[in-house]
Amino acid sequence: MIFEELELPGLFRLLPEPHADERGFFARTHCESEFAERGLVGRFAQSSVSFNHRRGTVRGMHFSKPPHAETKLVRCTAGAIHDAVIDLRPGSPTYRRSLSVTLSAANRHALYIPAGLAHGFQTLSDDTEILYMIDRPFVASAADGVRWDDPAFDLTWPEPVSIIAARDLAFPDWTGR
Ligand SMILES: Cc1cn([C@H]2C[C@H](O)[C@@H](COP(=O)(O)OP(=O)(O)O[C@H]3O[C@@H](C)C(=O)[C@@H](O)[C@H]3O)O2)c(=O)[nH]c1=O
Repeated sequence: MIFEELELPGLFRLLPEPHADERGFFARTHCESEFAERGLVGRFAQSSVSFNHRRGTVRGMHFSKPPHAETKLVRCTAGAIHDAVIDLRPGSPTYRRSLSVTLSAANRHALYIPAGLAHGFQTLSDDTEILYMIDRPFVASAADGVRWDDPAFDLTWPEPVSIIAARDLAFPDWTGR
């Protein structure tokens, strides 16, 4: 796997290194020791799939409050997404900055998202599927988020929003929390 550190410290894009032959290819998608060599979390307690019917669907921007803050490895296994994160780590040099990448079944990129970042995405095609690996068990009472259109952040979205959960629309403004 190729690890590319992005502009937010500790955020990595992972690219597969395919071993190709006439049948197709074989490529590693996760390796605990390769993560550990870089000081990254490489053990994941849960894996979950997110299926989305419609293009333009937004989920996010989610994070889990300490002591349940999650590290996530996210990939898109069907269709494509505009995947976005926001740095919510107090004291981080990139505090409040956002960053987005395209993850798709075709490019097979994954995003390693360290604890302390909010995460969300918009689907770029119908019938899109996202696969998560998360380093700790989900704790519903710790789940929190910031709004997709919160003016405290520099988020931009490529498409009109077609579907978004009522809960995601109701997150209060970040400023003043
Ligand atoms: C996230 C999550 C939800 N659930 C349950 C809670 C709820 O009843 C149902 C649907 O949950 P949600 O509406 O929160 O699903 P969703 O909005 O897709 O939540 C996800 O959004 C993206 C952006 C992330 O980054 C993920 O970590 C996760 O927060 O599934 C779990 O059992 N385990 C989990 O890990």
